[in-house]
Amino acid sequence: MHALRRSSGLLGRLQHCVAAPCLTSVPHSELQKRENSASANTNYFIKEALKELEYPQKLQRLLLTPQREVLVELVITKDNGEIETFNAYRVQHDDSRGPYKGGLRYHPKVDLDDVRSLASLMTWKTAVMDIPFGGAKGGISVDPKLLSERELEKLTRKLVQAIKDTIGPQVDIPAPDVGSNASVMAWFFDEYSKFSGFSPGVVTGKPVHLHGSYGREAATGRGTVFATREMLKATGAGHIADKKFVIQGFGNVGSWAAEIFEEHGGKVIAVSDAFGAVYNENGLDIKALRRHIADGDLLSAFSEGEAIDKGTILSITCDVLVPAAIEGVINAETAGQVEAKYVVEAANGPTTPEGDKILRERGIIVLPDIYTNGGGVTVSFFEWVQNLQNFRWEEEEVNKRLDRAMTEAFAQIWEISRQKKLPLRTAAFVKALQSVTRAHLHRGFD
Ligand SMILES: NC(=O)C1=CN([C@@H]2O[C@H](COP(=O)(O)OP(=O)(O)OC[C@H]3O[C@@H](n4cnc5c(N)ncnc54)[C@H](O)[C@@H]3O)[C@@H](O)[C@H]2O)C=CC1
Ligand SMILES: O=C(O)CCC(=O)C(=O)O
Repeated sequence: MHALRRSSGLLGRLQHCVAAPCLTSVPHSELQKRENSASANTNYFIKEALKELEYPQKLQRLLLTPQREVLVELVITKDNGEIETFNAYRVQHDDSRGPYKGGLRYHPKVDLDDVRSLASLMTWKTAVMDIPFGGAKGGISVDPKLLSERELEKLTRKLVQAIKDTIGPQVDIPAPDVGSNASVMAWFFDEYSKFSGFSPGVVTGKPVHLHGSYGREAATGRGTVFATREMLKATGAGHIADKKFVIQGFGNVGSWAAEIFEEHGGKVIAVSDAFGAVYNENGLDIKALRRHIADGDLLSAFSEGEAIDKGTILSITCDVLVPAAIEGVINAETAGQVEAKYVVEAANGPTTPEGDKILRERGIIVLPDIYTNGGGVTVSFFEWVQNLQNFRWEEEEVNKRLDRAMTEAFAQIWEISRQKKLPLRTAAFVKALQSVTRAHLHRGFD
């Protein structure tokens, strides 16, 4: 912000705002009380970075507050003829840098607070990655495993009918997240196109044969590997090739990250999912494990590894621990058990403020979510660009551009971290806050 003030004086537009003192740190006991609120956790991290920037209070409020929250009730007739209702949400956090962008989560625990937190993370992620989007997130409170494919399709089409006036290729562009996938995106695109004409750019993460992009499915995992490579290099720890990895979550992000770590010569010694965990100290054969899961078998039944308690996954000794599942898993209770040198946050919000503090005190370096998993939305941006151009890029081109984006974003975060002596998370938020603030001030408020 000091740079901004010097270069343009745009903050003058906010002169009616009384310059605020730095936000004070939230006391330890408060952190523990708030551990269950995802949005409070996200706001805590943002406020840590705001302390470095000394923005006026009103500007801080603008940056923290979502611009629009949509709550709808979806009703479907199930295959057995019964009626069922579901709560659905779309939170649009900030569009100062471009159309709102962010995934759709289908999970029984989705609620407004969750979606609010995830929408905010998207704003900072798109800014960290320097792609011209804002931040949003959506979700339906549903266990997709309990619905038939036909029911899931109906539910997705109902969601589009309910929110179609608040989304669009130049307004808000959803994508897959936990529990949703390319098929869900295909239904979404089809339903939206019934109202607005052919609109592949309304969602990303579509099937490749239906205006999707090569490389999007693997992009978040691949980006995680590029991010890890840069971090290991910068910290003098060497290469992926001689490192041991443990991964929590073996869905889209976790399984692709595992496969690509393995391709780079890394040893993935343990992985878990919602049902179990498997361990092999010599490294799991990830391609074989993915085939095993694709056949519908349990992770823990993989014969080339030892089934272990999934509750122990975070405490396995390794070089790099990759949470790639859900929020809040590294917290006041578990952070002390982590036996890794690095935590690479492929999931959104896997570490609570209390957990983060404990890792920091123990000298464990954390690569933050708003950078680490930014490969997904980066390739979503590439997909959107291809849709607007009615043109397809080769996978090699997509992956090369992804690599460049991850490398450049890391270099900038690393530089801020070094110059200001900040943890990587705070440095990433500083970079993102500066970029979003600059956009707001240049666009104006009236
Ligand atoms: N799909 C994407 O492109 C992106 C996803 N993310 C984030 O990455 C994380 C994972 O997302 P996806 O892989 O897409 O979801 P997914 O639905 O494909 O997979 C989630 C995985 O986590 C596992 N899981 C759930 N609860 C667990 C628990 N308690 N312990 C261990 N494993 C558990 C599930 O069994 C599954 O293997 C989420 O935080 C998501 O927001 C972030 C950026 C983009
Ligand atoms: O690909 C996208 O647009 C967003 C993916 C997402 O939801 C995320 O990065 O958390």
